[in-house]
Amino acid sequence: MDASTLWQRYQEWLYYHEGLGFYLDISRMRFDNAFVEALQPKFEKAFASMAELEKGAIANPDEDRMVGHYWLRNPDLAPTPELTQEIVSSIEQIEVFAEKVHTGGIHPPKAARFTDIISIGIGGSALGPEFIAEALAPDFPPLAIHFIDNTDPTGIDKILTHLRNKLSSTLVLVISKSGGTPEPRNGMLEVKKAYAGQNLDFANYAVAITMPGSKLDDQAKNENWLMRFPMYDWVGGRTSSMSTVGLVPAALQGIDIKEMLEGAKEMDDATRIADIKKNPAAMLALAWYYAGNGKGEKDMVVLPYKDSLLLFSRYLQQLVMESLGKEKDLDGNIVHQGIAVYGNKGSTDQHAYVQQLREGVPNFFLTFIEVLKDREGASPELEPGITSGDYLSGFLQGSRTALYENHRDSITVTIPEVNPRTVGALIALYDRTVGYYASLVNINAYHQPGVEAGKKAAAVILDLQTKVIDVLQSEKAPMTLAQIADKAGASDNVESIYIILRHMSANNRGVVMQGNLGEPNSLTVSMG
Ligand SMILES: O=P(O)(O)OC[C@H]1O[C@](O)(CO)[C@@H](O)[C@@H]1O
Repeated sequence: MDASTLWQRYQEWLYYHEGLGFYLDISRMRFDNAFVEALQPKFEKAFASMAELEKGAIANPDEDRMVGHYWLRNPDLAPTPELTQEIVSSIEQIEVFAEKVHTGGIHPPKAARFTDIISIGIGGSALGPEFIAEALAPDFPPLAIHFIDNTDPTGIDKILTHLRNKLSSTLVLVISKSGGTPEPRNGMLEVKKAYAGQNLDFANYAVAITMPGSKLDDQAKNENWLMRFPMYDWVGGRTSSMSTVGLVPAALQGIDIKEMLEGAKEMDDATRIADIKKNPAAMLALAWYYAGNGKGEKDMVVLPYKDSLLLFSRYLQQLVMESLGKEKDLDGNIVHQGIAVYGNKGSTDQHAYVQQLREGVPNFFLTFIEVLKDREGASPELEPGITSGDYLSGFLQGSRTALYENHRDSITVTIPEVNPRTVGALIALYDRTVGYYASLVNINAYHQPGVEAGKKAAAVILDLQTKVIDVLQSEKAPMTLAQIADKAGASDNVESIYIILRHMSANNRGVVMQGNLGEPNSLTVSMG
């Protein structure tokens, strides 16, 4: 296409939302009108299912759950007055709590104010809060947040060491929808021990964000923790940023949660319109479908040209891949769906993997995220008429053009600035796009059976470790791996036993391995 035809196409497909100052450009995806027409029936179905979902249909059939994240930003949409009231009052509860923490109305026993937060959670209970903190926390927040989002002992130590002189003024958020995920449980237990080690009563510092009646909720209730916030069964972890999961940490950091909810609501309104060209989420879903042929044949590279949006691609990675990466469609056919997502930020990544994007395997499409406002206040000119922000903008445009000329398609999302409203809107845009795309390819976007399988397999290994320890403790003489496996009733699992023992031995857990470490069959093992 020549420049003037492309300019026509740009204008024909440009979406603009006045209230949000938001633009979407899908002109650099090479679909034609016939493709749009062919997808129209699938879109009609997608719009109809989305309307049902918003009315409270069991849109997650495997787990027999409603899918209600849209109600969080427009409680009047909730299917019952009780739910509406519950959402409204939990937002009020969050605001009151944050205000009291900020003003010292709620304070730790040995200090006038809380100064820091340790937020413990994983997956959807970490990625949203992390993204929001990175994007929106003020430079000098009322409370500084630190995340434990894994069961890595070194990661936990790093946070605890950093805060060792501040634990007495550090609030702990334990975030787990199910309240039974091992990683946050472990983090919580270790942090609790650290508080006990400083003679601090953990209950005075701890806040639980979880489903009422979960293990975590019971513990928080029995131990009389400082506060408990409810998480709902009808909100999935990866769409929970606008629930207590995302709002409690955000409010504590001084982020305007009402604005975030408002931005999301405006985007939700815009993405409810049953007309592809007037609906930015439908346009995005169309572009994704085109890029990957409805089968995820191309990866999605997300490149925000703004440091504060760095974690958006990691956040989207869970949202998109946990939602769309499915073995079976809704009719039970094996389909192996999904779209792989990766990215960091521009222009930084232009000096990393963009070389391959330009010239290497053409197995991706790009999403550029452009932020119009460079910074607060004026920028110095680095050359006559040119600022650092002009460079950033020029690099984005340059990459978009160079890639397109080399037959690499891209989408460009433009927001006026990074603020609570636009971040809320971005989150809402992708929530909806994932929902539409799932409908186009006929899958359930709201369950995660693959993750459950991984969790079960890990539990089997930990169970095996307990058996192996029993065997080693009851048998004093050194044994081969095969003998241990036999006695543990796991003869078909020698390899797992070897890996367990090697890990224990490396951590001075009393396991003594003798023999040639490079030849596992030569080893004998005993408890020292
Ligand atoms: O909030 P929870 O229940 O601890 O779960 C954490 C994460 O684990 C998953 O269930 C599976 O990875 C995610 O969907 C979820 O965000």
